Amino acid sequence: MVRRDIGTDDPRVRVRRGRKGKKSRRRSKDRVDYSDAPIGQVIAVDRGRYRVRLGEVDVRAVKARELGRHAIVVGDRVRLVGDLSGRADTLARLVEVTPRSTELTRSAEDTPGGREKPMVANADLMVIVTACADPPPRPRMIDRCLVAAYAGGISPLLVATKADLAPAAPLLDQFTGLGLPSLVTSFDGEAWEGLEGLSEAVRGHTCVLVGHSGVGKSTLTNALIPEAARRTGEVNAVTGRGRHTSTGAVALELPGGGWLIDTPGIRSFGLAHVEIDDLLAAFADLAEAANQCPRRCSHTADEVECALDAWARGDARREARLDSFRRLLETKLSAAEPWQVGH
Ligand SMILES: Nc1nc2c(ncn2[C@@H]2O[C@H](COP(=O)(O)OP(=O)(O)OP(=O)(O)O)[C@@H](O)[C@H]2O)c(=O)[nH]1
Ligand SMILES: [Zn+2]
Repeated sequence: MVRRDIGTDDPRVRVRRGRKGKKSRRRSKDRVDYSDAPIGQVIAVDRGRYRVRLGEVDVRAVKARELGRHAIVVGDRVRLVGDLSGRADTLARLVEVTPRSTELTRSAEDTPGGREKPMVANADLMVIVTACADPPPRPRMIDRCLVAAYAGGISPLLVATKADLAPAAPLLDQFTGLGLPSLVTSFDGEAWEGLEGLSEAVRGHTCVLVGHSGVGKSTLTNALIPEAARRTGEVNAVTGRGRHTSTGAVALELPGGGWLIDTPGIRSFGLAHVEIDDLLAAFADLAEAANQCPRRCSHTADEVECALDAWARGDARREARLDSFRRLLETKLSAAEPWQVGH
């Protein structure tokens, strides 16, 4: 384990004090080079404290002042300096956030202040959990998650739980046009069905788990990660509070490798920043056909010259796909984003 001395008298960490009345800008030659600092993954965030998995240890860290207001979220890969032992009462410094491969934002409605904020970084699989019954499925919410996933370059996986209560087909049929991978599970209190398939599907991935209250997310999490069951109810080592009092995301390690990022208290993802082209890009066949569209075509159903209509006409599979794409497009266009008003 590399240990670095970053006591306050270490010349590398000195921050020049700004001159009074003048905004001082640090010259690049004064900037500290952190490219040798080891990279860990943020697994929990709470009130300015970060828990970072670094090799085999969990390190607690605070954000270096030079990062300013840069948001650091669960899943971020970050460079650390300072005491990296992970021992109790030690605190490392988080000095750099590496570029994110993907990013999910919390919707404005879920954020105090009404602005979308990044919430999960670097997830590659979105596990959308929905019950076949009790509570009834909410397809519009699933659509909203799908927009966030497709536009963000994250593969979606639909998991239909509680198949013992109602058949999954009526729910899954609504998504066939998208070619959305899906799995069906049920748990009668003792025995599982479909758990093995799910466990394989998530292995090795950085998964973000979403779904509204009561659909069975905790039940699935506890089955996939037996350790999580024991941890629930325990006091959070980062925050000193119960896990369920926090609405922040938390990453739990999957036994076969990979991470399951739970997003308690998050109702949906923000779509304000989503670009139509990013959504379209997730549908390679449609994106290609759309090259024939007039400039600035919105691709919606009321767009008379949209080339997608000609592409789909007379082909049931293509028509289903176009309908599904347009449903997601409408989801994006109609998403209530209060802060956008006036833009
Ligand atoms: N019949 C049936 N009940 C299930 C199944 N999976 C979970 N449940 C029950 O559904 C209820 C809700 O499950 P949870 O796992 O707590 O749901 P959750 O999504 O974590 O809910 P929140 O914590 O509120 O977000 C519990 O009583 C579970 O025992 C299932 O496959 N079949
Ligand atoms: Zn078009």
